[in-house]
Amino acid sequence: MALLETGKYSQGSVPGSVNPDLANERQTASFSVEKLTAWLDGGAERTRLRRAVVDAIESDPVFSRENQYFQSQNERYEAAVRKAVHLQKKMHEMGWSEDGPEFKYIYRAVAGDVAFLLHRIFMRSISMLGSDEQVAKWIPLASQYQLIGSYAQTELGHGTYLQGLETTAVFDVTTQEFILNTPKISAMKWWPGDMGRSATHTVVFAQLYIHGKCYGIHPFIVQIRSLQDHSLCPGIIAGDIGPKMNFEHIDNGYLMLQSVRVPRENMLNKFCEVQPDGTYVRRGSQKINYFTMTSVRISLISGEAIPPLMKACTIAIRYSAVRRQSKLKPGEQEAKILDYQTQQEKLLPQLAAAYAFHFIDDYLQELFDRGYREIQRKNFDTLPELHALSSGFKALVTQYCTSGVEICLRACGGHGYSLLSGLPSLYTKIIASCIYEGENTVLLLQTARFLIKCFMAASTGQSVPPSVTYLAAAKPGKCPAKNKLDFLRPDIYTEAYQHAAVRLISSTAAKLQDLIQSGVKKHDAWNRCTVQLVQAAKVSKIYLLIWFFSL
Ligand SMILES: CCCCCCCCCCCCC/C=C/C(=O)SCCNC(=O)CCNC(=O)[C@H](O)C(C)(C)COP(=O)(O)OP(=O)(O)OC[C@H]1O[C@@H](n2cnc3c(N)ncnc32)[C@H](O)[C@@H]1OP(=O)(O)O
Ligand SMILES: Cc1cc2nc3c(=O)[nH]c(=O)nc-3n(C[C@H](O)[C@H](O)[C@H](O)COP(=O)(O)OP(=O)(O)OC[C@H]3O[C@@H](n4cnc5c(N)ncnc54)[C@H](O)[C@@H]3O)c2cc1C
Repeated sequence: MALLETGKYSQGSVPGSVNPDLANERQTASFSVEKLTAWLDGGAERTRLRRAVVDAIESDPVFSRENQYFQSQNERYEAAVRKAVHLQKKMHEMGWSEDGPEFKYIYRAVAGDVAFLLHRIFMRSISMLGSDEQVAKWIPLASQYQLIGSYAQTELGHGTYLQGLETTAVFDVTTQEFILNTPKISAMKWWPGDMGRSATHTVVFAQLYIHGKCYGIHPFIVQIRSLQDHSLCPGIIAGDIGPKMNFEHIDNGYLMLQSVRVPRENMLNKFCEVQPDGTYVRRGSQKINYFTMTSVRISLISGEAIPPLMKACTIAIRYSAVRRQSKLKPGEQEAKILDYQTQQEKLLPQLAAAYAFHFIDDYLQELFDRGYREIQRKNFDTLPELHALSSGFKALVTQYCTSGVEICLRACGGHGYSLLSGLPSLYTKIIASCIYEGENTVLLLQTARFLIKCFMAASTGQSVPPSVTYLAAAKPGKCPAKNKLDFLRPDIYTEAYQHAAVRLISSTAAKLQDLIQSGVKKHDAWNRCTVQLVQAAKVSKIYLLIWFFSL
């Protein structure tokens, strides 16, 4: 994550030589860049590994991005497929693995260029929701790219409201099959990545029906293209949804199913099963079929949100060290724009946020891994908290990083608006992370729902999950800060944010209760509080971020 590693841009000197202004900034740094880099990477050995991985990828001509801004969508896609195939060979040659420490660096180096991103989410769905037999059958095929997977949940008519999904899967007890259908145009799967041209299989989320009764959303593995000639299977209509703001290298597609039959064994059945006689068995939480999303919401923070902010900060701060514009002091040469207070006010908070998010990311992943181990032992107690944390932080981090990248772009003036600066594509890519894997407002409301429940529990002395024990803490007293400099003290600003979080949650809970007690229907009262609820959810996550950063 070394934000200040060498750069080559030169204003006013021989192209390619080290820019004197940049060299000067580095020489006057008040800290050791090498030591900070090692600390951020988790040790000197990890820095060595990261640099080795990045060098191996960046020096490989197949991964060159030289012409990417001059390619058509089709050329971007075909280049992405070539890179994805080459990456598998390179990983094999280099002895790299998707489970190794190097994968995070590989992902960050190539995620914006290679196809089959959703293939990994297809695999993750099977690993998390599939039985041991299903994992044993499908994961080896997927790992060897003997099939290409996708994740087909969103429909033309519904992305957020999963209970409203209209694709159906009816169990046929006589043939021991599920019959999948797209009953109407609004039920057409729309957006799934890799669906447009690449995927041979997909996990389809459909309403399960047995003997006329609906059991809700369940995941089904469906083959959509032939493994012989890649033609569409019978009953399958699929294609590309067309041009997008970014992700031109990914073939987001559409899918319609017309009486497509799959064997009973194709419903992912680790936690929910349909027995041969049609008996439905659920082992665990009603929402366990949403677990892939919970997992990806955590993964995408480190994979898709923080790196673009890091890159944008590096580009904009480096540019601000070498761009000279206007005179700060009459009679002197034009000033580095980094010397303007306004430029520092724009960029330095984004840099600070990149560091703060970097540290919270490890904490979230550790929380998730611990919760996942419990769920594998069929203990679902941590699921609600995991859902609330993953939703809240996915929303907060993607939203902040998107705004941060946009600020960095604008801080570079006209050159920031050039595709060749790298900033516009960082922005048009990261903004999607506020929408996919759960649109941010909706996720913040999920977090708020959990916070209100915990606040009410804490108010009656009941125990609450670890991440919200601050709600049960003694009511915050008068802020101990005596003057504005006190707010630079971690203990004081942490307490101030805790105070803000508790105040917002308690006042929103009170407003909700007053409305209901005044006779307003519960759903109306909730809707009338949603703006405040979103604020409360955001501030609660900012408090946790600051608390963790101050440790
Ligand atoms: C290493 C490589 C891996 C990948 C690395 C990076 C990733 C790369 C990403 C780049 C590509 C992008 C790909 C994008 C893919 C997608 O976008 S997939 C589709 C994503 N879609 C969504 O996220 C849908 C959002 N909507 C929902 O999740 C739900 O509809 C809802 C909003 C949560 C509402 O659900 P609903 O069933 O209506 O529940 P409610 O009535 O609101 O609540 C009932 C209770 O259920 C609890 N709950 C809800 N969701 C979960 C969950 N996920 N886990 C656990 N519990 C959940 C909720 O809290 C309620 O609980 P109670 O309050 O106790 O009743
Ligand atoms: C780049 C990209 C890749 C994607 N890849 C995939 C994929 O691989 N597989 C897949 O299945 N899907 C994928 N998606 C789809 C994505 O998951 C959905 O777009 C997302 O879940 C939002 O749903 P929607 O588009 O229907 O928007 P809507 O849900 O219609 O949201 C529109 C607006 O309504 C508001 N809204 C909705 N419900 C509520 C509520 N209850 N309270 C308050 N406000 C509300 C939202 O806040 C938002 O402002 C992808 C999307 C993008 C952009």
